[in-house]
Amino acid sequence: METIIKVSDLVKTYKVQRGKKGLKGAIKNLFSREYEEVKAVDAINLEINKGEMVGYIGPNGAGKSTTIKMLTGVLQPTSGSVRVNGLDPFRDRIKNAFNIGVVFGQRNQLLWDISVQESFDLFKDIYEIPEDLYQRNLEIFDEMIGLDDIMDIQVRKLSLGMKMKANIVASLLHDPEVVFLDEPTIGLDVMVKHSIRRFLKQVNQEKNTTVILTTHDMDDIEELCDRIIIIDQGNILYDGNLIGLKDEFITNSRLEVELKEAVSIVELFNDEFKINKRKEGLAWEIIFPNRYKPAAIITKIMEKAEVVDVSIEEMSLEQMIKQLYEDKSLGSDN
Ligand SMILES: Nc1ncnc2c1ncn2[C@@H]1O[C@H](COP(=O)(O)OP(=O)(O)OP(=O)(O)O)[C@@H](O)[C@H]1O
Repeated sequence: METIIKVSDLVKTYKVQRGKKGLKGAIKNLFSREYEEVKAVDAINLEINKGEMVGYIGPNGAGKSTTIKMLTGVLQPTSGSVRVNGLDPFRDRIKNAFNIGVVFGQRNQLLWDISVQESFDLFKDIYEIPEDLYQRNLEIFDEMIGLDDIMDIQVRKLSLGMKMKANIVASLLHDPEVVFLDEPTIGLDVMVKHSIRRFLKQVNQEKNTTVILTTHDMDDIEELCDRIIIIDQGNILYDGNLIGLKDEFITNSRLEVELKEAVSIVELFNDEFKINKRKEGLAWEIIFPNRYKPAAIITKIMEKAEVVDVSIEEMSLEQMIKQLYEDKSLGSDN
């Protein structure tokens, strides 16, 4: 299979100014500036094949946008390397732009005051799309999702769903190898979500376009993505298919114990157990295969520490991902 995106040890660190508060602080800030580093993407590795449809998901602030910005050449990596279709997206920004399509969330990329048709024509000029390819693509996309209702309308007058449709179609007119979509169905009603998903699937299948999408909508993932990559705090927590994720987590249970004193329980368990530290060792999260009995686990812990509280939960996919988003439970130890 042909690799289209290769990311190696990719890091992005932002320097954020740490301001002192209050009037005194404000005066001090004038003279000395203290900077703090935020590692938004922390040495990630990825390989994506041509034609894959990948969901890139994670909680707010996980590092999704930062990754996408490096893949699209908007941001320069702090270290590591990115190749998209053989190009360095930042250094070869212009060339790269011809290979990719981008739809960033609800940010409209079409001009407000002209019609969709005129906007598309503009894209045709910018991307130097040959007339026959342009016409053919308009026909194909019209067949797939219907363009009649938007073509003559001024962009500012489009509904949210129509605007999303217009932006996605615009991003695909030059037959990009890869398209990056940030929350392509956010805020849309069920019917429109459905038609956008069906459209993306068709484009992916018929044109073999690689699709990378970020979303908070689990239905986008279930319906569209062969592969999901979960990122949190700049690290990849999971990279695989949905079935694998379900297998891994639905066959597992989750237990949380609170201890009277901070004691490590890690060494009590073998590596089938995922043990995550909470509250500096006063609480622990234990993710374990269902064949183990929670009572036996708790008994084991009680031999070492005084347990003050216990909660047990079987996780569904939805809960698991929610959990992952809420308290960064998986694979992190803080
Ligand atoms: N321009 C910036 N300057 C400083 N810090 C930034 C900047 N952009 C992002 N960050 C920080 O980097 C981290 C990752 O942010 P990023 O926007 O990539 O996350 P995200 O997963 O896209 O989140 P969301 O789902 O909210 O869009 C966060 O801690 C964020 O505060």
